[in-house]
Amino acid sequence: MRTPIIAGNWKLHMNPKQTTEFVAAVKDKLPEASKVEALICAPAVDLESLANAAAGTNLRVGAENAYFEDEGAFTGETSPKVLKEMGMNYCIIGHSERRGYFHETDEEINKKAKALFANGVTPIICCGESLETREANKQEDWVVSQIKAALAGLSADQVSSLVIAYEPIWAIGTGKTASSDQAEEMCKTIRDTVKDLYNEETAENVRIQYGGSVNPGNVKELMAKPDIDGGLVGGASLKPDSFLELVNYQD
Ligand SMILES: O=C(CO)COP(=O)(O)O
Repeated sequence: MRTPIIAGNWKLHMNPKQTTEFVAAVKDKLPEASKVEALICAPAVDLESLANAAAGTNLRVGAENAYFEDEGAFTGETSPKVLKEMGMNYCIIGHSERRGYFHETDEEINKKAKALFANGVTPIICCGESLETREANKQEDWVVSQIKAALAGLSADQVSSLVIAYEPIWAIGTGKTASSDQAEEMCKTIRDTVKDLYNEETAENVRIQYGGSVNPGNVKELMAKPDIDGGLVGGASLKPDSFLELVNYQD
């Protein structure tokens, strides 16, 4: 059985003080980690506060990006080794905003996945098509190619343990959610791709999130789909009440 994973991606929001206050507001109302993993991925400048506030609670913690080298002359980058030292459980890589605004390539995302594994941090690998690609009905080819590139050279055990987030770009921050059927269709395609690349067991183990305007009103319907194991949530993860409604969607 795959444990559902609902993650907030705070993007470039929140400061260390707000981070501490947020965790204080949610920490006693989180689900058991064996029932639903509740995760916050925060900006690098907030991670120390996040780790300190979340210690001893059911909240899992993560970063929004990392570099593929542990150290060196790479001004402005974040070390995966230090993320591990700080207690990070997860790190998002390949978010469409990083691919779009910061020109990250599939090859870099693959290197980042390997660097995170080398340090014992679990990657959340994002994929998803633009509106233009969907309108041309090329979304499956697009996403399958992103997944193949991101997973290149990873072992079946590694892929079993990681998280893939399907986030159609046209549904991010737009209030326009993919229908639960559209989301399920692509998450199933991703699982089938993992099965083709690896084996049935790996495909059954890998957890696949949907992201794009997930909110307390649509989370239940999305989570009811057989191939959707979680949500990667931007805007609706920024307020404690809304985050709690999301992670406690089963209640
Ligand atoms: O990009 C997202 C999460 O990574 C989705 O953002 P929204 O939930 O704000 O649409």
